Amino acid sequence: MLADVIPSINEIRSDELQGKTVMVIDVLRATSTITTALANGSSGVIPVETVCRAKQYQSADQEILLGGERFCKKINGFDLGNSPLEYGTDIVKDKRIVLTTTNGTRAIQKSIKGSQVIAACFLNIDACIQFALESKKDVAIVCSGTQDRFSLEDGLCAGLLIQRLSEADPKLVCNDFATAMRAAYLQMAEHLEEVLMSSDNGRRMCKIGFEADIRFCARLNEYSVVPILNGQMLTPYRF
Ligand SMILES: O=C(O)[C@H](CS(=O)(=O)O)OP(=O)(O)O
Ligand SMILES: [Mg+2]
Repeated sequence: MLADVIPSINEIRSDELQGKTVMVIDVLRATSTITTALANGSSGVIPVETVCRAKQYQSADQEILLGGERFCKKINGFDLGNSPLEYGTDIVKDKRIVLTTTNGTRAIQKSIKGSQVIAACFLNIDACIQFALESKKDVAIVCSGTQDRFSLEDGLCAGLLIQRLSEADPKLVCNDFATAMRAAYLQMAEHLEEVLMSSDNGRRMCKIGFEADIRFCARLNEYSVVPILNGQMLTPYRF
């Protein structure tokens, strides 16, 4: 099996995703939020790039919830922000959600050439591994990053995915960035929460009061659900 890690949205080459299982990571916070929403009973999350597009969905169907952020904050007129802690069962059960965020939902949109596109994070890491192994396809792991640049939290999650894939397949072949992220993860694994808190995004989010989000997003295997893109919508695949 081949498994490459792509450092940021900027470096996605659509033709290199074809035929692969594409795992899109945005630990802080889009893919953590999507995973939480589906684990808590949402029937689907539609990732869109713009606020305007999100509002069009709700105009057509008043039952849809709008979620997302700009500059980390809930968007005016939206039902929810981009904190996984807002997406509890009482709010999202049986609801469809349209989500727009600065990085993660864009990365998902840019990955649609993949044969199967799934949303990965620390919260659902083993379920994602099981999904990839059962798919028996080569893997591309997309780090959403921040504003087209690499983010450590996404790289470390990619490193853990590579570590788990190589445990399952000792002949796994990776690109150089994947090898580097695996080494980085192994070096920092014992202090994951602290590393996330002191990352660029972690420090920024702590300053504006999202410390609890970071601690939550650092948890491993909280859920066994894999968000999988079916047409426009991410729907839950459960193990
Ligand atoms: O709100 C978030 O978690 C971030 C905001 S920012 O772009 O890092 O300021 O968005 P995301 O798309 O989830 O990375
Ligand atoms: Mg992010």
